[in-house]
Amino acid sequence: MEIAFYKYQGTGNDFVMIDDRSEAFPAQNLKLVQRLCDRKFGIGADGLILIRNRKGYDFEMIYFNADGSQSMCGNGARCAVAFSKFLGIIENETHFLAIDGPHDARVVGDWIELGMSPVSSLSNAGEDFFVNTGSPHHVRFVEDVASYPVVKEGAEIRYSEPYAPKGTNVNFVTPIGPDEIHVRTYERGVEDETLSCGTGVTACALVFGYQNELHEVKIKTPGGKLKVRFSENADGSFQNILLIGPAEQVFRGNMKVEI
Ligand SMILES: N[C@H](CCC[C@H](N)C(=O)O)C(=O)O
Repeated sequence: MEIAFYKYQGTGNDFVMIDDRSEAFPAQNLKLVQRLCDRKFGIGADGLILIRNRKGYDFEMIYFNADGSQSMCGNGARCAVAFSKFLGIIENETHFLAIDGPHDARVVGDWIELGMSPVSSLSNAGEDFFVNTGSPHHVRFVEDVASYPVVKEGAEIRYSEPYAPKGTNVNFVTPIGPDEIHVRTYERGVEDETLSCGTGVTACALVFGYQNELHEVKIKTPGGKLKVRFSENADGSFQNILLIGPAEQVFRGNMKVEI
């Protein structure tokens, strides 16, 4: 079968993207997903995203981590919105479906403003924090995230008993200004540090914002800069959460794949 493959990156989190409105892609073939995401034997990416039709929505995004597991992906959703505009499915506003439910988003120049699912609460996790922003995130504040052993410590937490068997993503944070944080992330399903993690920086921004009575946080990641805006309710929940950042098409090409 010949497929038109696209690659997008959102602050360095990169994705193989397929217009699968024909539903021809064998989504149950996780070996194929893994192969396509393999950085040596395939196209190479942190994840793979299918765009499909869905009644009542402009489109549905189906996200796979590089290991074939599924979850909500914030950077991937921003790229899915940019890809859907490129395909002519949407103009500059959209209402689409992802694994964690419906999302609204807006294209503003090269940036995408993505509405994230509401967050019911922040939890303590020992000395650290845990937040589910559509994907599970452990959040640890550290002295100097730039020199922190992210992969070693991240893997340890990801595979630790409290998170078994599904695991969690792990984010390390150092404040670098009154309303700015530096974040590095170990991502479940990639099993490595990624250059940024959208649901992860959202989790970190909510914790930092809560601690400092902020409603907008700037985030620096190894892959680029993002912004998170949100409102907090009296019961400690969060809503109107926006993940704001760029998304870019970096490659397209056709390839025959055995299915
Ligand atoms: N690895 C995550 C999903 C992708 C999250 C990340 N790429 C993002 O931008 O949110 C998980 O298994 O929960």
